[in-house]
Amino acid sequence: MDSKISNNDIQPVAVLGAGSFGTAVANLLAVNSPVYLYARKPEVVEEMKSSREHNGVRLHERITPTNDLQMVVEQCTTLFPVVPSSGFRDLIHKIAPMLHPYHVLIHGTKGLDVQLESDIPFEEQRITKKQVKTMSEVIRDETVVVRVGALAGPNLATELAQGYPAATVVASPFNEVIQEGIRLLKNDKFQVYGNRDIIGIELCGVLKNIIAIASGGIAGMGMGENSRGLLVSRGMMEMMHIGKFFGAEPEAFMGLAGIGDMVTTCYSTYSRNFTVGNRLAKGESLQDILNDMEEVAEGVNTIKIVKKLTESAGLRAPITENLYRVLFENQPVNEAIDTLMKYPFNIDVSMPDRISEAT
Ligand SMILES: NC(=O)C1=CN([C@@H]2O[C@H](COP(=O)(O)OP(=O)(O)OC[C@H]3O[C@@H](n4cnc5c(N)ncnc54)[C@H](O)[C@@H]3O)[C@@H](O)[C@H]2O)C=CC1
Ligand SMILES: O=C(CO)COP(=O)(O)O
Repeated sequence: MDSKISNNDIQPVAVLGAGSFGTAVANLLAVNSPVYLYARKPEVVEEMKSSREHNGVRLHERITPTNDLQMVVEQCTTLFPVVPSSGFRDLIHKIAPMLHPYHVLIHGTKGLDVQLESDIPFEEQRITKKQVKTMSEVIRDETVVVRVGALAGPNLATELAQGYPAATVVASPFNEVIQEGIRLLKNDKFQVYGNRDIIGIELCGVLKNIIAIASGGIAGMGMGENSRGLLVSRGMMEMMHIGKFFGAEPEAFMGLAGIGDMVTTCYSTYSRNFTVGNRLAKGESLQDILNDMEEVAEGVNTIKIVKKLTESAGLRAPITENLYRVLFENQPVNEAIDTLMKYPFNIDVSMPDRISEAT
């Protein structure tokens, strides 16, 4: 059994998942509260306890590493699940019997969940929107928790670890969840904005990863900044178009979690998604890149899901479709760019209710 935080302390909070971002979120939370940082592997917990570091990042003294999920869920009312989307439903399913309606869950995962309806391989299936869920929808599916929130914004874990000023968005339909996120996360170097459009904010974080892979590709081909400006603006229209299909409001994409995170991720070599595109453009295979990346690049899986979904829904998503061919059908990056340059639609920006015309 792991040690508990003393009852004399103020109410502890928990981060579930000790990857790069989970660790960064735990360090932010620890400025204001005692924090449990849950890792599933006992040896990782032991290493964190003895070195007081994780993956080269110093752990705040108020962080208690643990792999006792039951204890964490009993001790904390507010939990921050921050695991990759591929493990998210499993984790939530595991804690579901321990959760009560008084819990608050604010996740930081920038990926989608897809539930297949048969054993046919993913590649051969048609998928519909009802099979694709954001992480807040997974929490609502699997648990009795109602007060759900999402954390998204330009939050590269490497830069957070360096203590540079930054900000995030806490999104939830419930004002009390937003206020809880602000109370727990805000400090002198970290600003927190609220947004009621949780689906919109989740989709900003999810979809910008696609554009970040494309941006890494353009940088890797050495095609200059005009082409990147073109990609970022057309990419934003594509994100808004797909977002609208999910029920997101267009305004979400104009804020910190939308354009803010898009700029950060599309221009930073710290971004794993940017790095995937960059290395592909320089001639490496996707398999080789993924084999030697220790951290998750969610965009790779997101492209697969979004391409399938837009195809079956008849939505236009030219950047996603062409990137899919580069990643999974060995199309050279320069051919994808040629195709996009000949794309026939040429409306710049239309009114929000007519966004589909501009993609
Ligand atoms: N790293 C970053 O700069 C940012 C990452 N994110 C998002 O946060 C999520 C997590 O990313 P990272 O922490 O960077 O990933 P990572 O690849 O650094 O680490 C993932 C961690 O999750 C753990 N994990 C996976 N499945 C689990 C499960 N079922 N139960 C418990 N632990 C599990 C792994 O053991 C690993 O420690 C992703 O969706 C990512 O897009 C969001 C903002 C910034
Ligand atoms: O979402 C991020 C920064 O806000 C992190 O992006 P990557 O997952 O591409 O590293």
